[in-house]
Amino acid sequence: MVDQVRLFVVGEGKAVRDLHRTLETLFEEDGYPIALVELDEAADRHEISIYADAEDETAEERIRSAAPDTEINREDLPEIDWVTASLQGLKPVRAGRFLVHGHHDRDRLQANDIGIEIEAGLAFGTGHHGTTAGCLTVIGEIIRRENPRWMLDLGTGSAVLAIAMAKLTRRPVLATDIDPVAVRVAVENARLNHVGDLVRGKTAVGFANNAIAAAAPFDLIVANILAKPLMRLAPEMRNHLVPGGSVILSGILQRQRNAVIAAYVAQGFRHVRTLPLEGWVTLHLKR
Ligand SMILES: C[S@@+](CC[C@H](N)C(=O)[O-])C[C@H]1O[C@@H](n2cnc3c(N)ncnc32)[C@H](O)[C@@H]1O
Repeated sequence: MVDQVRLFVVGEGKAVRDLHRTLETLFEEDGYPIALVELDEAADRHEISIYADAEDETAEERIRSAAPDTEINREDLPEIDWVTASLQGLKPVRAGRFLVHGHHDRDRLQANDIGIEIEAGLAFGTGHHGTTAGCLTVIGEIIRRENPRWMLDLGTGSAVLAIAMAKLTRRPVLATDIDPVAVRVAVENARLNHVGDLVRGKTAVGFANNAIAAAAPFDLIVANILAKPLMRLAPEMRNHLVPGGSVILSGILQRQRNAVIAAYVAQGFRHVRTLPLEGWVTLHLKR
């Protein structure tokens, strides 16, 4: 049975990167995975793949509307595990001092790198997404300046950000996710990265778990979810943060930036920095 199709196009240079951003926006509501893979570094040639539901008859048309002169290829993917399929063989990602890599790239670590080993799996967060890379970069900067003691990674996915915070500070990090499968993966990844004693996983929707109330207030909260839930969570972010504490927010499109900042300013936050990456922004705000 075919339940998913890979629709893919090939392009070069700025044009293909712009098209990738356009398609991410176009398919944002569908939640389809979209991968940008380098085919030829010298020629700056990339392939964009969209993993769409097989019964979605509009997906190809929508790609055509964004790229009328580009050949669209189609591959049926019977019963495929898309996460594994789309991420296998991807290169390690560098963000600040962190190098997020798979098992096979352990030997790429250099002297000053902080390695985070994550295999493609059931939870989001291999570092290949601009939001994860943005959070990792800002985490490095804040931890250097602010020396946080109590930290929360809300929407932890693979635990990539919780592992980064634990490795840099050697202090406890609470890692929560709405998805119990992600929490299981998060705990396992923390153990593989030798911070299993520091990273505690809990299933929670937003702040709704007693473990969060018990660990609060935090000095640093990182939340890479989406703009709308982040705006809804602004009052609780404030209530769970020490005065002078920091939040790092991502999963926000460039055009949603001002609305998210406004929601947090209304709760007494101050905007410190915006880091744009691949059409997404990562925000640093302080209470
Ligand atoms: C974009 S992924 C981020 C994963 C990882 N933190 C990273 O930066 O790569 C968002 C994660 O947040 C979780 N999530 C979404 N809404 C949430 C909510 N309201 N409360 C807790 N977790 C949530 C999702 O299940 C998913 O694992």
